[in-house]
Amino acid sequence: MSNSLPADVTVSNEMPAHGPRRVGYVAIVGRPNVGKSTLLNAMIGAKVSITSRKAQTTRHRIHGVLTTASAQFVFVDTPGFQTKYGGTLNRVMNRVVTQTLSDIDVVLLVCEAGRVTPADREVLKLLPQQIPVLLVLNKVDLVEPKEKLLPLLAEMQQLYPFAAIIPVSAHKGLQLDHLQNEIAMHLPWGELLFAEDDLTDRNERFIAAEFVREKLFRLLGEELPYGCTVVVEKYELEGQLRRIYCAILIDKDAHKPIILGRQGERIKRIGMEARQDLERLFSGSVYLEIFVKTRSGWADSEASLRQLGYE
Ligand SMILES: Nc1nc2c(ncn2[C@@H]2O[C@H](COP(=O)(O)OP(=O)(O)OP(=O)(O)O)[C@@H](O)[C@H]2O)c(=O)[nH]1
Repeated sequence: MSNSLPADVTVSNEMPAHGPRRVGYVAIVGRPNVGKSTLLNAMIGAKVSITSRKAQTTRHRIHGVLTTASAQFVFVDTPGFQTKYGGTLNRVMNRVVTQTLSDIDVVLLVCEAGRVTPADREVLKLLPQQIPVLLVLNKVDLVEPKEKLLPLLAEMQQLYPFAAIIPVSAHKGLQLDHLQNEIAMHLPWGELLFAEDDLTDRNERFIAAEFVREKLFRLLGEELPYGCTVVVEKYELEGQLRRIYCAILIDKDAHKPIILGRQGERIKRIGMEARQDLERLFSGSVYLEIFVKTRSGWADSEASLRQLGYE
């Protein structure tokens, strides 16, 4: 699958097409629900990270790769900061954020244009001083009139020496070409880190778990039990057919009926919608089976978290 930008978007007009390129790692940070996953998806033009209305849906580091005629952006999508729960899961997640920031070239701090909160200011404290930080004010489509942004821009400039402040709407695709140009300006010249058409460095197995997780979050919303996750137990390729066996892990048996729904209709719908998305992405048939399993206390055990890939 190609991630080429539309023809009217250029990243740098200093260099000829296919000459040396700007190449580097770009971290997307910010508190939950500001639109980090939506922004990543909008920029690379394919669905690799999950989005939902419920905060805290991204738990993994995901590298989405966008290669253009003049740059390669390797995006790192970090988990939102979580202050509500104090368990091991959240400690591990915050550690992942700080580790992620140690080997990247540019940080995008995403905030909501209409609502900068004390939690956003907390994130500022964790930013590495030596790396350029671009402030991305997302959801500008919700701010009317646009003059309302001015006091916020002035305030944010006082709070941190941002390399640039760029208002965007990830949802409507506004100002994303401008954002890409700004990011590219801060990347070093170099050899490509990924092949031209790489969509993500995560394998299909991981994407399958993400898609099931997205449906789970969307269909359960506020009912979603804390500590619930999805793992792929078996993944088989038979010609063009993919056979995928997933487990939804829950903390308590009592949560099972919530996931299954009345006469199993909820889990059926999760499976059907995830399968359709996967078939579209892979352009092939998918057989998807989902089980619900109880794994007591997993969210509070660091060993289990490592086993599930949360580093
Ligand atoms: N109006 C509007 N809504 C947006 C925009 N970008 C994202 N959203 C919505 O904001 C919500 C959260 O978006 P996500 O991309 O899941 O946010 P996130 O920061 O990745 O969230 P976590 O994974 O919890 O850290 C979703 O309902 C999006 O549709 C935007 O530009 N405008």
